[in-house]
Amino acid sequence: MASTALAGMISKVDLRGLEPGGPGWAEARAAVTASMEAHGAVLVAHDALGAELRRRLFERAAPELFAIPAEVKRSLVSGLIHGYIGPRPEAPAYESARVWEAAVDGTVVRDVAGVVWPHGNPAFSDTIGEFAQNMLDLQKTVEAMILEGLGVGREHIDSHLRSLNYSVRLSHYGSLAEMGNEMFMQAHKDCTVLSLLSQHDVDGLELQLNDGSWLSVPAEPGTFTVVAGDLLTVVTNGRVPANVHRVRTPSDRERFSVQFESRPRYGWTVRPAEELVDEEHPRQYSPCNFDEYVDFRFVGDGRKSSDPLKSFCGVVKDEE
Ligand SMILES: O=C(O)CCC(=O)C(=O)O
Ligand SMILES: [Fe+2]
Repeated sequence: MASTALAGMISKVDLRGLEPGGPGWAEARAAVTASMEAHGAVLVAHDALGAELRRRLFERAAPELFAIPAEVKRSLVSGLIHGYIGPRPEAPAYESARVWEAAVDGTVVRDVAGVVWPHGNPAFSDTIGEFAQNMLDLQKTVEAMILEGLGVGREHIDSHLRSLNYSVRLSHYGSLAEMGNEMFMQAHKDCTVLSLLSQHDVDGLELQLNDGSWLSVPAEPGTFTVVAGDLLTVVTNGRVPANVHRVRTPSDRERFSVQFESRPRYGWTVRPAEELVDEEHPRQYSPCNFDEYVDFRFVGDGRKSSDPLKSFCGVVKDEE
């Protein structure tokens, strides 16, 4: 197992060819868990997005999706393709679409393109389906590694994995001239459990480390950035912080990225794993209903809070 520390702080761990419990697994698990506990992020090397699939995803599927007429994109608010975010005054050339969702039972929906293209688009559906299937395996591996590394038992890891939904999110940013400002996306935490992110060609992703400094992640094929979202903080009883990250690039070229995200299933209530609550680690979060939290954070009073997760379900709320 190869594990190196980028900028002396965040680990990059090679997960290629590793099997649970096999050679190198324990070492990789320790490196992944330590980086997640310290920074809420780790970089992993993996072949889930090989050169040929990568080309199909970023040079065909993503440009085709963002090239559809604006009114069709705006209508993509429900169904298999949904969650479209269009240009806004603060990000005039940014678009993002969640293009697939399902797989609680590991199945992949392949007919996503029928929603957008009247006659379908088999190449698009196959590309998204293949990517999702590969990423599902990697995502489950990383998530199990983190929980196992923290001491959560197999039974609870399995029930946690069964409680998740997964989705693919494609994002497109115009050039610096079109965006108008090199801060393409402001610093934020994701509301996911875990996001695995890959940048195409143009760098820009920056992760905040636990000393407050920013680490710029190179856009390297074969490397995924694993970022903890708010809900992993709940599951781990605060042991894994949600990573703060942003996108900043002075590039004069358009930029594409893809994220494979895990979130609790609709209506699901997430609670800290029992193994992570004891005398030394008192309970930090009350049970958190995901949908209610998302409403609170993005539409409700949580918008005014510097720590919406804590305001919503923190056991101690008075330190803000
Ligand atoms: O495009 C990227 O590299 C990161 C995007 C991101 O952080 C997000 O969409 O939440
Ligand atoms: Fe993000």
